[in-house]
Amino acid sequence: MHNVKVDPEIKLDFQDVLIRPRRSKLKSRAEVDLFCEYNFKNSKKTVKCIPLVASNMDTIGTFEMAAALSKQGLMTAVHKYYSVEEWKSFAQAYPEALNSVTISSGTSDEDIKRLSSILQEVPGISGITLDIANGYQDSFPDTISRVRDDFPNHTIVAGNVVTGEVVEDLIRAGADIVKVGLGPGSVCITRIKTGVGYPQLSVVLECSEVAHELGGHLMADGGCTCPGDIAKAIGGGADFVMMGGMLAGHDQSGGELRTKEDGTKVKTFYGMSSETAMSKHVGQVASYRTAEGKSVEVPYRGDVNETLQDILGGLRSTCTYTGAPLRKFSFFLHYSSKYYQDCKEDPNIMIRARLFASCYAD
Ligand SMILES: NC(=O)C1=CN([C@@H]2O[C@H](COP(=O)(O)OP(=O)(O)OC[C@H]3O[C@@H](n4cnc5c(N)ncnc54)[C@H](O)[C@@H]3O)[C@@H](O)[C@H]2O)C=CC1
Ligand SMILES: O=c1[nH]c(=O)c2[nH+]cn([C@@H]3O[C@H](COP(=O)(O)O)[C@@H](O)[C@H]3O)c2[nH]1
Ligand SMILES: [K+]
Repeated sequence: MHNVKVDPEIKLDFQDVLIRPRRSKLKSRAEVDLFCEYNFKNSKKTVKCIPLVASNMDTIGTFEMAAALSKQGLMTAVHKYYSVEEWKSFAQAYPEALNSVTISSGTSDEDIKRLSSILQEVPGISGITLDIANGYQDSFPDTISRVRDDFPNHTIVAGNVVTGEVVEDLIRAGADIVKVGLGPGSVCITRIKTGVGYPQLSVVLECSEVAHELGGHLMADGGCTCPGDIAKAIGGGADFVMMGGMLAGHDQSGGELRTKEDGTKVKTFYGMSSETAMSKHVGQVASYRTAEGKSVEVPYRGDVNETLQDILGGLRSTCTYTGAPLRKFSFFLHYSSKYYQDCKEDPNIMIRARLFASCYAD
């Protein structure tokens, strides 16, 4: 018997809400301190940082990005394609940056072997990001437990998932921070190729509650297109926000730089499940699968430090409008101009939008 259930609750994305302003004692944006302190449940580490994280995509989580971001107090999930030798020279050149990086890994035996050998050679790396496209894989908690046993003092980020019950599984298995997001990314096509996904602000609202109840932390991954989206993710309960596209196209980003015929410069940026990424790292797209990411060209944007100033300036300003430090504002207005406009034009869209909210079969 095929029993379909539809969750009728409306789910929210960043563009469906605005943050409500409130009285503030702050006289200037300069008074706002964006550094936050965290005590991690399983690694027992205490960390003070600005809770923004460069994504572990090979065009974003580069050593160059890590060096630039660490200077400003931000974090980098370094991608999984650097060798032991490359890690050793990075550690020698930027020893202070090791505090603000995690090393990424998948879950295959080969991935874990590589992870272990790098951590053996460069023990100062502060954390590990265990990242798979589908964090619902049955064996994922076991892999996390294994890595936790081997590295009791490293902060472990694990993902991606989008629902509370699995957030709980991953934290109980040994993760400190659960990374959430399925298909919201700027170069994601997972929702198109598979029909699976979950609106990202609702993911954050629902999953942060579960994580925090257990003493764990949450990282919102994907879908932030501007500083305001980051503010909304943090306001919704995310302890950390991971950025891909917002950091693409800079000197510190990977990807090929190209000058177009009209003289403008562009850099390539692609999903880690795109044909480009698979050809680069695996040699080809395996016959049983399809790409779940796309490849784009983004305008070349120079030094990432200017973009960081824009992002951090926006967040400081959020704090002054809401009279609250980072992570302490949480009054959203659900207005969704796009959603209601659509509804006016077509009453059926209202129903379809509700159906979209969440649908599962058993
Ligand atoms: N947040 C999101 O919505 C999504 C994120 N992604 C990102 O893209 C990355 C790559 O995703 P996936 O390619 O789905 O792999 P994955 O990292 O989830 O890997 C799953 C398993 O398949 C293996 N594998 C991957 N590509 C293969 C290939 N071409 N041939 C044979 N085996 C292969 C891997 O070694 C691994 O054991 C993820 O790690 C994630 O960072 C991908 C899709 C969705
Ligand atoms: O469906 C996907 N196919 C892909 O090929 C892919 N590559 C990256 N990612 C995810 O997107 C996040 C970055 O998102 P933004 O660019 O929106 O910041 C990243 O941090 C990932 O979680 C992918 N998702
Ligand atoms: K990722």
